[in-house]
Parts: sequence; C-alpha cells; structure tokens
Amino acid sequence: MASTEKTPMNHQEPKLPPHVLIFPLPIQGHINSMLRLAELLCLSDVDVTFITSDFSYNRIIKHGKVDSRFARYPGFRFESITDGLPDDHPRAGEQVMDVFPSLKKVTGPLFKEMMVSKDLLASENRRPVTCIISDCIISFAIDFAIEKGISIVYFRTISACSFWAFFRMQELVEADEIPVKGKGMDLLVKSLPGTEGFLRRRDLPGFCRVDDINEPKLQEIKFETRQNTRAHAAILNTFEDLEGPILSHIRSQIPNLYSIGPLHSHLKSRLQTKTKEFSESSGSLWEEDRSCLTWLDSQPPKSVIYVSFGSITIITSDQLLEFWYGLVNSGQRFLWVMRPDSITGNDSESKIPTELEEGTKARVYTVDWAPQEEVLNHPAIGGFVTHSGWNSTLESIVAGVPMICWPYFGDQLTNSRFVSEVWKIGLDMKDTCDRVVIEKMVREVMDVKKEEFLERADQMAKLARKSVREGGSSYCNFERFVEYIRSLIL
Ligand SMILES: O=c1ccn([C@@H]2O[C@H](COP(=O)(O)OP(=O)(O)O[C@H]3O[C@H](CO)[C@@H](O)[C@H](O)[C@H]3O)[C@@H](O)[C@H]2O)c(=O)[nH]1
Ligand SMILES: C[C@H]1CC[C@@H]2C(C(=O)O)=CO[C@@H](O)[C@@H]21
Repeated sequence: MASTEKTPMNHQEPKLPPHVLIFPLPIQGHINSMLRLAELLCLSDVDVTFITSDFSYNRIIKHGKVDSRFARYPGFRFESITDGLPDDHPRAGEQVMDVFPSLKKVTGPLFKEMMVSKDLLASENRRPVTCIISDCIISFAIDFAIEKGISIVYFRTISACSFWAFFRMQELVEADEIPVKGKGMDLLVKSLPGTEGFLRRRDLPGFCRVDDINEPKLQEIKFETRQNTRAHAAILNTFEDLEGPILSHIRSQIPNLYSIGPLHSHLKSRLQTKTKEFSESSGSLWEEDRSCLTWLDSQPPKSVIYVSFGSITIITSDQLLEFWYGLVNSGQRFLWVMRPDSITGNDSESKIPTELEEGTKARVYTVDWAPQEEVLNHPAIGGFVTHSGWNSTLESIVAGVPMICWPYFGDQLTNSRFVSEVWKIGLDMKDTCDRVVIEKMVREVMDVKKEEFLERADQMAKLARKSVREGGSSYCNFERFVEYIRSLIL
C-alpha cells in the first residue's frame, strides 16, 4: 500500500476545507473522468484524496504526468492500494471483469483497515474525509461511509442512457426482455421508459446477453447499480441538452442527481477562466505517441479517420484484417491506435500483410497510444471509428467529430444506438465486422453524407461547450454540488 501522504495525523481545525475521497474503478476510462472531477474540486478549494490501485498509480505516474498536473494543488493527495490482481494480469478483454471479485475480496477489507488506521486520512492541515465519491462496484465504500456517518456520493462514469438501462434491469427481467437471446435481438424494448420506438434488445448493455438471468456478472452489476439508491447523491458525466429526457426518468428514482459533464471540457473551461492556462496531461496508463500529431499536421482538413477502441477492447486478428481492408478500400486516410495488448490470435495471423501495408503507407499512421483529446480536436480529423466508450463518445461530441461505432461490451452497446438513432451524429455497426460494411460506413461519414453529419456534430458540440460555460447546466450543477460538499462541514 503506497501513499503520497507523509504528514502526521492531527486534530481537525474548524476552518479547514471539506475533504473528499474519490475512489474510481482502477481502470483507464474510470480514472480519466474521476481525475477530471478531482481537479475541478481542487479548483473549488476542496481537499481531495484520490485512491487508485498500485498498478494504475504506478502507470499514471510514469506515463500520465499526473504528479506535475496536480502539483499546483496543495490540497490534492494520491493514495494507492492493491487491486488484488498480479501485475501481469491483463485487465483487458473479458478478463477485466476479474477486477470485480478481486476488489471486493482483497481491496475492500484493506480499504476499511486503511481508513480506520489513518484516522479517515486526516493530517495536520487536513480534516478527516467528509465525503466519499465512489464508482460502480465499490459498494464496500458505501457500506463504510454509512457505518461511519460520512456522506457518500455515487459517480457512475457511463452515460445516463446506459445507466438507466442498468438501473432498470430488474424490471427488464420481470418483463422477460432480459435475458437477451439470439432470435429476439431486434425486438423493440418496451420496459425502459424514454427509449420507446428505437432501442432494440441488442442495444441493451452487453451484460444482458446471457442465457440465464442468474448469470453471476448480470446479477452482480444489477445489484451494484441498485446500491446507488443508498447514496446521498449521484453524479453523471453528461449534460442536459444531450440526455435531458433520460435524466428526468433517472431523477424520478434518484432526485439528488448532478449532471456535470462533459468533464474534460468542463475542466478545460474552468482552468482557462481561473488560471488562464490549460496544460495538457492525460492520466494515461500508456505512453502517448505524439508523433501522430505531426503526421496529422501534414494532412488536409477533415480528411483523416481516427480509429481507437479504448483501453479494454481486444480484437481478433480476423477482425483486425476486416477493419484494415474496409478502411483501405474506402480510399480514406486513417490514424489507428493499436494498443500493444489489444490483438488476440497468433502473431503471424494478426500482422497486416506487408504488400497491403506498403501500398497504403502514405495514408496510414499507427501508434500504440495517442493523445486522444488533441487528436480529435486536430483540424485534419473528419471521423472517428470508436468502440463507444463513454469518454471517447463525449470527447468526440465536444470536438464535433462524427462517429462510426463498433461497440465491444457493457454500456457501449447502448451508447452507440443513441449516437446513431437519437443524436444522429454517427452510424452504428454493432454485431458486424465486415470489410464491405466498414468501407460503406466510412464512405458515408467521410463523403456521401459528410456535410449533414458534420453539421449535426457541430451543433451538438456547441451545446456541449455551452453547458460547461458560466450559466450553463453542467456549470450550475457543479456549483450546486460544491455547495452540497461545503454544507457537510457547516
Ligand atoms: O490512444 C488512446 C486511446 C484512448 N485514450 C483515452 O482513454 C479513454 C478511454 O475511455 P473510454 O472511451 O471511456 O473507453 P474505455 O477505456 O474502454 O472505458 C471504460 O470505461 C468507460 C467509462 O466508464 C466505459 O464507458 C467503457 O465502456 C469502458 O470500457 C479516453 O479518455 C481517451 O481519450 C487516449 O488517451 N489515447
Ligand atoms: C469492467 C466494467 C464493468 C462495469 C464497468 C462499467 C460500468 O457500467 O460502470 C462500464 O464499463 C467498464 O468500464 C466497467
């Protein structure tokens, strides 16, 4: 168990700021949005302790430059704790789900022990923790907070639409719409208010695709989502103009809900206002290869498709080739993030044939990991082939970049349907991986319907940026949230 906190414990001072403990699921997509929330709170003069796994901590310090990013906030501290998995565990693909039992079994008890032995993380200039903001499946933090009389806020880092589907799983089971089975995949879902007429069973979160409702992962995620009702408040990384109708449905069950996103844009906006600067720092678990920005500099405006499937997706060598052929045959330029651990299959099969690679060198660039926000905002980018992870979706929305969605698991299956059918800022190719379909969709987004996609994406981007500016919905909701945090120490 490592800690950046070295000061001895002491008694609380009445004038000390509130102290919030933030506990994300220790994987990239969750760490990114929670770090952004942490920085927003620091900007509002709230003390923050950010707890993550030893594994993630070591990597974000090494690659994500987070120590320099947070050095300017004296009220910020990191704590790290084991996630219970060996260092060489992949924490990707199907195996990412191993984090669930391991956190519960190993991390939960250690967390409680640490909190008690460190006097709720109090120190000379720091109160004991006054509020815990915890992620999905960290319900041991909810138990602990309730036991100690500490305020507990639940921050689920996914979209409101997918959260709502998770939240209503019991009703979906009772209506016989889960488990989702082969033949009924295209039937419209009837028991998820707000999604009538466009959401099919295949668009429900991936965990619903089981044969048996007693499948442990489905039961686990259903149980953990309902823990939300035990929290004093909830946060979602979304904005009213994007998901207002669904947010209203959620508020009927969870009234104290703050929509404060898109967090990356919110943070940027407040940093620019408050400090007149915005230093880029990612919190990445991988080394960013910035050479792709130089390559983009030499490409024409809106001519490049950015391809990235986030931090967990694993693709087979066959799927890789389908994508490669589809992209090459579309005639477009593309920049592809191929995470080193993201391709399965025998090494020789997963290689792009040399002649295919040679023939396309001028219009293709690949990297292991990219500075994604900067890439999406580069003028050369015209489209994004994405797995529909929620951070990627929001980053694309703010950058005004239309998407081609190839969801891999979980919430992504719902996000991609909203992208294509509700917001109409992209296409959804879920459940297919065929070079002909890929080529067709790329042509549609980059050529045939380019103007209409760009126009809608641009309108949504404007609404997103408006929401985080002074007076915007997310801006005001965050102000209210900080007032709530302050009210806990009055
Ligand atoms: O080369 C890359 C690729 C990604 N990213 C960043 O990594 C994050 C990826 O997050 P996300 O798009 O949400 O995908 P995942 O990493 O897959 O995130 C997990 O967490 C999300 C938030 O809960 C969920 O929506 C996803 O389904 C889940 O897989 C984003 O901030 C990207 O900007 C980079 O910086 N460089
Ligand atoms: C490991 C995955 C299980 C659930 C998490 C999640 C969520 O619903 O909050 C989304 O995708 C993954 O990051 C997590």
